[in-house]
Amino acid sequence: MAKFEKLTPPGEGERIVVREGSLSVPDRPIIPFIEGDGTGPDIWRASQRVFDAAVDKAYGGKRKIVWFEVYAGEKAYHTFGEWLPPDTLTAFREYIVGIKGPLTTPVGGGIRSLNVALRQELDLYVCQRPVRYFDGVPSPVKRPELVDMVIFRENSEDIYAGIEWEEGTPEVRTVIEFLQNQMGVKKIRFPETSGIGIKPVSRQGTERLVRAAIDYALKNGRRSVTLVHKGNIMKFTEGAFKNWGYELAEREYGDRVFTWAQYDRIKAQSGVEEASRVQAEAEAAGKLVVKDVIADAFLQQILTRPAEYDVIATLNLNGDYISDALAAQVGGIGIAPGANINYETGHAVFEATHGTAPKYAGLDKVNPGSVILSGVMMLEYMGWKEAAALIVKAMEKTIRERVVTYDFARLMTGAKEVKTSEFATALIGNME
Ligand SMILES: NC(=O)C1=CN([C@@H]2O[C@H](COP(=O)(O)OP(=O)(O)OC[C@H]3O[C@@H](n4cnc5c(N)ncnc54)[C@H](OP(=O)(O)O)[C@@H]3O)[C@@H](O)[C@H]2O)C=CC1
Ligand SMILES: O=C(O)CCC(=O)C(=O)O
Ligand SMILES: [Mg+2]
Repeated sequence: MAKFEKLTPPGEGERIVVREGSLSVPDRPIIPFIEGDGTGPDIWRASQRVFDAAVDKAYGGKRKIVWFEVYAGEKAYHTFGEWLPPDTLTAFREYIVGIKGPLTTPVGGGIRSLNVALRQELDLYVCQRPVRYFDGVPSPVKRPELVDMVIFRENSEDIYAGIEWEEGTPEVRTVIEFLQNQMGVKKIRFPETSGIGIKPVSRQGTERLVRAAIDYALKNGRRSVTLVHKGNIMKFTEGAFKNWGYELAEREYGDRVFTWAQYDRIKAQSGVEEASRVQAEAEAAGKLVVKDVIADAFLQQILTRPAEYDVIATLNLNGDYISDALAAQVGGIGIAPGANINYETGHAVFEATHGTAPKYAGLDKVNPGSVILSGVMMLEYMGWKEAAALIVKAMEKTIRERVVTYDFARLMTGAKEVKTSEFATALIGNME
């Protein structure tokens, strides 16, 4: 039993454990949650009611989540004088599966991202964000239903690791001098007034991410995995990500995949027609296609040809941008769920793609859909598929009935705008 410094875990319930690589989930699992900053409390209150109602309805009282509140962000700071108390990490480690609301990160100074810190501390190396269209949701594109992608974003390294030094400090001067004097770097345009950031991208980090994406694609009968990178410019980080991804796919998955690296080799040896023939044959045989695209081209093609993309494997920063861009295509960040997962240990913390939306804090206004659908991912991860399906069906029905929060209502005709809490009530009423 883990030692908590200031928190007391619930007196009832049991731990989820990992046995022989699989989760073993008791009927009354203890699940730690962080309410979140800004709109987090409004959203969490609504979401928790939906999760409890779905579990109760699906299992007739036989199963129940025992919630354990843990703290991070402003509530943690005001309660314990710490932004990320050690007890919070202990709880997520101990109970394996957890869920969180958004946490504030100040821009240009102040604390480093608590979200990133949680992912790094718990080594949750996959940020998995499915993007699908719900019928009736207002969208800025003509065919939003063509978007059906699952983003696998590397979650532990890249420029997002936050290794950087501020302009004018002795540290940045040391780094710049090292780069200029030891490494022969001549390209820093304004060395006297530069801040410097470092972008670590490793073979190990890439391989575990791409492996998770391919495993997911094979298990779920998806057509392709696309490695999205900016490898033409950043050759040894983003370019290496692409090369390592292809190498891993061919080495570990052999005959089950066909890669564009293979295509290029066949083309060089036997011509484009032969390469196209082999690819067509591989696709007809149901092999998973592993391909790649440069990130800027990808961002225009998801608007012009979204049906060509399926599972996406990408680096941390690209994945951040891509998540919001794709969420917008299917109606916005109000229904964009996600999960941070370590597929090797089983640890997972589920969270929405959006942030704290601070201007709406305390107004009971924003869409709780992203956290609710993150909870759906959590229930599926736990194997509680019936409860998950109840929520998804209720979400589909409620949106079809045009009962929606402000974000959708402002773009729909004939919608009934409801508050965060009322949307949850409508969902619960539509569970059948
Ligand atoms: N994982 C996390 O905890 C994350 C935390 N953050 C943090 O959140 C803070 C605010 O970030 P910001 O860049 O403003 O991004 P946000 O995602 O918080 O908000 C941007 C805009 O998105 C819309 N939006 C966000 N959430 C919802 C929702 N639930 N329902 C409907 N619309 C929503 C609103 O649009 P509109 O104005 O059009 O109504 C809002 O103004 C920052 O401190 C940032 O670091 C950001 C992302 C992730
Ligand atoms: O940590 C943050 O404040 C922002 C994180 C973010 O935007 C994301 O993970 O999508
Ligand atoms: Mg983001």
